Amino acid sequence: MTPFGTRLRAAMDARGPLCVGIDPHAALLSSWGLNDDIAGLETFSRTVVEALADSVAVFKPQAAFFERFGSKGIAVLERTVADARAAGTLVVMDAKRGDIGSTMAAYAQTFLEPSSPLFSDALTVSPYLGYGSLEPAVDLARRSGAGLFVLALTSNPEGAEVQRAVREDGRTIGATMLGHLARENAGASPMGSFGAVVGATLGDLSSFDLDINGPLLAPGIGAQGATAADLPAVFGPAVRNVVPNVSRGVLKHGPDAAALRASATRFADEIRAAVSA
Ligand SMILES: O=C(O)c1cc(=O)[nH]c(=O)n1[C@@H]1O[C@H](COP(=O)(O)O)[C@@H](O)[C@H]1O
Repeated sequence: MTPFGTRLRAAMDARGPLCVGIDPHAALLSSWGLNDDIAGLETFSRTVVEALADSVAVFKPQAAFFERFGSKGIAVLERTVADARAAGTLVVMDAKRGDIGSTMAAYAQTFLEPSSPLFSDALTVSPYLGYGSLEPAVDLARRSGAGLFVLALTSNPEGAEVQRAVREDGRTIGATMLGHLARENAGASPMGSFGAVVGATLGDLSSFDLDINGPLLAPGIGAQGATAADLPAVFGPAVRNVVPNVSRGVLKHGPDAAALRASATRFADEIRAAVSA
């Protein structure tokens, strides 16, 4: 399979960089007039995919909202991934996995092995058992043409206590993760497959080297308070590699498909205007 970074760049060029999160919160199911059960989950996910699969570059299903229904919820997640991919939209599975290397290999098989029912174009992973513990996922992603998004500077205020902590060499933990990713992506063109998660909520990040030659997944626009207009000030020249994620900000406009599409188009237009300014 063509490497994820190449496929993502092509999708961003063709459709713009917006990633819509598929986060079936109980409160959203309720506001859509759906029950908080498997049938509601299924209708919610199918509606989002059908409404947006031909216009957005990336979907990011949040696994927790499916896992809370047990095996039936995971079956809906499998179908959501398959439907989105069949419709030509890239899928970043937001499962934030991270464990010792030998267990990480099993997580990697779950999400990054092409024959797996949950195979996704990319997976969010946590490096906080040590970046090296992610090696089995990096290796399998390289072999299968998938990608990773590594939590570097997360959008939530609590993340700073870990990610801004300063190591003995004077670098922060977050900057260290960005450095690892820059090495993974060295020499890749048009960009590498190993991305960082960097919140759009964080203000000026010019003290960090965001030039990792890979994508920067930027959650925080909409419900968490950031706006598309913030992106250039937060990311500087790296803004052209930013994949902004919006979940509740779009999803709250359902269940009407036209309203979902109109909201995604508004965010996409605002992002295009901000990035090209
Ligand atoms: O990895 C993520 O996607 C993620 C990282 C992060 O730092 N902050 C963050 O909000 N997210 C996810 O991005 C989505 C944001 O959702 P909204 O706040 O509703 O747009 C949720 O699925 C979060 O789990």
